[in-house]
Amino acid sequence: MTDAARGHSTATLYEASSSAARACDPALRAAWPGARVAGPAFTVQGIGGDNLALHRAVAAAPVGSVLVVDLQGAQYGHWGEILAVAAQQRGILGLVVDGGVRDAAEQAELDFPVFARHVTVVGTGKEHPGQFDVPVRVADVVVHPGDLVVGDADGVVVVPAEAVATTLDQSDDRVAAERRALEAIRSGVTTLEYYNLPSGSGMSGPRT
Ligand SMILES: O=C([O-])CC(=O)C(=O)O
Ligand SMILES: [Mg+2]
Repeated sequence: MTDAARGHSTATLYEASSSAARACDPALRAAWPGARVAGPAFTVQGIGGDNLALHRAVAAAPVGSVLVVDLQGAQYGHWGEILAVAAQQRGILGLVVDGGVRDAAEQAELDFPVFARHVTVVGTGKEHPGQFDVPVRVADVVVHPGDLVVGDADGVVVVPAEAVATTLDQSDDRVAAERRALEAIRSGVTTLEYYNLPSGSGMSGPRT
């Protein structure tokens, strides 16, 4: 499947998007090193400490979507290996959850990308059905159904659906510009020279 963010990193998308992209609170991290996800959000509003909404969401979300779940940052293991296998079975690309998960090592082994506020073993109730396809607030960012959600080693970035095409083109341009900068830096140009930055108080410059 092609990468919905054209392979761009969260940092590139955020920097290139001229403020359309939103950065989640950095407390929301990859649950295992190397996790990356990019795809349209399937939003889930649940209640912290209960994961029935997640079991239902795995059965309901469209193929190629990313589950984006508000569980109010609750410190429970709302999601683990069983749900990850079930999600892969349904073609769901990954999970972004403002709450806790467990089975981090097993999900790394499965290559199922998970971004969460906590990793914790504590189990949950299974009573509250939750709501789907509604705007949710996840780690300080309001996510609407269909927004582009991207997670990688630097965190999670959300690009509103209407800004995705422009942001991806801007990101292509930024990567090209950074490639030119890296070429110059590798040939010995300093970053101060390349970006035309002031070299400071004169302490390191020639004395007159
Ligand atoms: O308790 C649950 O439903 C979550 C869980 O452990 C798993 O998905 O492995
Ligand atoms: Mg389990």
